[in-house]
Amino acid sequence: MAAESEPLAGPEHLNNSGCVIKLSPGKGRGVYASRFIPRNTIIEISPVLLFTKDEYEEHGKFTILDHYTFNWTDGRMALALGLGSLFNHSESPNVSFSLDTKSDSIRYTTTRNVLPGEELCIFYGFKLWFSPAEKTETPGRSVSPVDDGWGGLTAVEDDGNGELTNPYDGGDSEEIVPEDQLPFIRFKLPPEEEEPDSVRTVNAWVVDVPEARLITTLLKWLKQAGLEGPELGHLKRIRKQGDKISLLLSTALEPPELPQDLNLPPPYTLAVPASSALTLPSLSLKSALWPTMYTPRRKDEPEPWTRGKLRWAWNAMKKAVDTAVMGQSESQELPIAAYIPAPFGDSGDKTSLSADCALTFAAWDTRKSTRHPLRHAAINAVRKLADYRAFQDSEKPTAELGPSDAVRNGSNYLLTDQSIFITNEPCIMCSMALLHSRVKDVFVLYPMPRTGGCGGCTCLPTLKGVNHRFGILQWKDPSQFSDNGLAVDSSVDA
Ligand SMILES: C[S@@+](CC[C@H](N)C(=O)[O-])C[C@H]1O[C@@H](n2cnc3c(N)ncnc32)[C@H](O)[C@@H]1O
Repeated sequence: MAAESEPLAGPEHLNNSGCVIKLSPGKGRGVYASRFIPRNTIIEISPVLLFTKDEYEEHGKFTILDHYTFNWTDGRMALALGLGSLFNHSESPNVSFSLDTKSDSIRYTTTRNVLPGEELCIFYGFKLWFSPAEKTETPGRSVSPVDDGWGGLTAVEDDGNGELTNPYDGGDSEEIVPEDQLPFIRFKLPPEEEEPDSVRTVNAWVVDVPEARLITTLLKWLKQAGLEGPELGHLKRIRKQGDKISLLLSTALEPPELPQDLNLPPPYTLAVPASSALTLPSLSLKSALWPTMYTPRRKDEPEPWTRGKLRWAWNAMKKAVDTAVMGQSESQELPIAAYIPAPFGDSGDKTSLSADCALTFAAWDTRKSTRHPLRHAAINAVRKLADYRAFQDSEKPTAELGPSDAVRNGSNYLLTDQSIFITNEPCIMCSMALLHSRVKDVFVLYPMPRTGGCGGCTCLPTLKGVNHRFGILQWKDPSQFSDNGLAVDSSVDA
């Protein structure tokens, strides 16, 4: 730490977040905190220089730049200017980063409180091209007094798999894999009952629109405000009742900020159907609450799995296993972890640092180290995602908000359309947390017959009264991920 790092000769480089460059034992130069830096501080925004793939293949990779460049989102290679190229790698990073393709820059943010003299490190990924210096350069999370206690890496990228080979590597990514050859069993939830008193509803914000001519402007605004997410895709946006026109806004806890120049009345909440209608009787029941989409077959048809998607799922489960192993070896925690990958198709094909770091969250169980009964892996992961997005929300100037900024109106803290991979079936508490998070599906490696809330001792998404359902996929052969000593006693609340 501070005592081991040496200042560089010459004038000190000090940015306005208090970062300085010093020599880091065994790593060359590194970025250090010269003063206390609170968690969630943007410590650096580095512009990048972009190289075409050809420039890089023909020239760049034969130079020192090879140590500093990484994949940009569009296939080009990027070199971070400013301090960006000097952050060293750590398995327990205290800094996460996100790529901003609009301004061609990278934003570095602390993931926990950082003490004066600590090195600021990011996580490069699992495939390193150098042999990492000892792990103690950043204080181990088990001994750090400033550990945030949520367990694991705030942002990990979607690349390597350690020594294990993904069985779905290579081949035709589009090839459909037959159901009986999938590595997991998909549990079929019983069909939803659609009686008048069992229509599941969610509370949504609605505004009455005084003049029909405002609708076009409002629909455009919905798009810009990021309120067009999939969450309300099963409902129509506009309801006409006689002369009264109402617009569905969002299911966030807080009402969205409506455009002020339109003189709209204040929004109010209304219970609207939580899913589309599968039958005609259900369509009329649901549409009485709010105009609902009719999807007679689609919902029951299992989604086909391609080889490419299986590759994604296998990598994600491997990441959950790696995280659990790390939690156990670094912090002597129960070997249980959860991983939320970027949704399939968003991750692209990458080899190194990537924009998706901002979209993937891994956490291990921390109830032992924190002596906190609620810090289970699944809840830790859900919380990391929500914290991260809430932070993004508060940091972004209004002028920079775009269609992807659903967070602004508070809906993006959910896991809608995202999957979570968990080494052990989540307990009832965690299953409920996942339900509240609106996760799309839950992949489980080890079932927990006595405590599990996803089919083990009960199955939360099938209970009457819950307002969301998620898919449950149980891995057939946990030993695929090697003999890692993960399985815990099935009485533990995973
Ligand atoms: C992006 S540069 C980081 C800044 C670099 N230390 C310097 O002095 O320019 C990446 C290089 O730093 C070194 N490095 C980064 N993290 C390291 C670690 N944990 N252990 C050893 N070397 C590391 C490796 O040589 C790697 O190729």
